[in-house]
Amino acid sequence: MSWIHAAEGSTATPASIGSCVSLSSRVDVAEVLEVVRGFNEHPDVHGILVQLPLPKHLDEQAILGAVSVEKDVDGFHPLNIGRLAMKGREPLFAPCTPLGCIELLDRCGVAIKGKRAVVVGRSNIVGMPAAMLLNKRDATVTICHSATKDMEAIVRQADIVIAAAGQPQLAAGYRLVGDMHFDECKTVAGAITPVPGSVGPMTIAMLLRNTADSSKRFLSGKLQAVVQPKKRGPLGKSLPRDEHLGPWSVVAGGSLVAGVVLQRTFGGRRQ
Ligand SMILES: Nc1nc(=O)c2c([nH]1)NC[C@@H]1CN(c3ccc(C(=O)N[C@@H](CCC(=O)O)C(=O)O)cc3)C=[N+]21
Repeated sequence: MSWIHAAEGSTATPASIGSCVSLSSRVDVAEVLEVVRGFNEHPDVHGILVQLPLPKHLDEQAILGAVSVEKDVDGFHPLNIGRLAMKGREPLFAPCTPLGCIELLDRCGVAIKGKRAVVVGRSNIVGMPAAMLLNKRDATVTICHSATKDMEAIVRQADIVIAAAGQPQLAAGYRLVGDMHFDECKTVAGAITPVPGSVGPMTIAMLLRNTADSSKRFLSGKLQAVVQPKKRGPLGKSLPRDEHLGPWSVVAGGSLVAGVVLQRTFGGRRQ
C-alpha cells in the first residue's frame, strides 16, 4: 500500500474526501495537464496533489505550475513556495512533510524562535521548504547539502536538526542526523523522531489539514476566484501566453469536501 492510499484510508469517509487518479507512466505531458485542468475547474474539488517523482519524460515544472494555486494542497506551486520564502507573505499552503516536522516540534513543546536549526538536504519537497518554514518561525537556519564542508561541526551546533538528505549515506558517520543512526542519535539528542511512525504519518495528517483548510476557504466564500479573461485584453495581446499567471481559472464554490490525488503507476491504465 503506498502512502497515498494510507492517506485516503485515514479519512473517516474516504469516498467523499478524495479520489485517486492513476495514469500510465507513458502518458505525455498534455494528457497530465488535461487531467489537472479538469480538477482545477471542478467546483467540488478543493485539493490537488500530483504524486512525485514523475516519470523522467514529464515536465515537473510545467505540471506543478499548472495546479491551481488555490488547490495546491502540497504547497509545491511556485507562487506558494515563493510566498513561503518571502517576508511578510503567506502561502495558501505549505508543503506537508515540513509542516509535519514543525507540528511535531510544537506539540512536543520544542521552542523554535531564536534556535539554531540545521536542515540537511535542500530538496524542493522537504529540505528547502523546511528551511523556509523554520525561518518564518524565527529560527536561525543553516542548510547543509552534498557540497557542505565539515557538516558534523555544523550539525553539532544545532538545537534542531531536520535530516532530509534523501540519501542516507550523506548523513552516515555523523551524530544527530539521519534516522539511520537512531540509536547513536538518541544518546545525544533531547528528543528524536522514529521511523516509521512520526514524520510520515504527520505528512498525511498535514495533507488532510491543508485539504480541510482549502475546503473551508472555498466554502466560506473567502477565496476570490481567479478568473482568466476569455478574450485577451490589450496587455494580454502584447504578452506571450505563458506569461499569464496560472493557465487555468479557479471556479469557486461547490459543496463537497474533496481532495484529489494524481498518481502514476507503471503500466497502469487511466481509471
Ligand atoms: N506530491 C507528493 N507529496 C508527498 O508528500 C509525497 C510524494 N509526492 N511522493 C512520495 C512521498 C513519500 N511520502 C510519504 C508520506 C507518508 C509516509 C508514511 O506515513 N510512512 C509511514 C510508514 C512507513 C513504512 O511503511 O514503514 C511512517 O513513516 O511511519 C511515507 C511516505 C509522501 N510523499
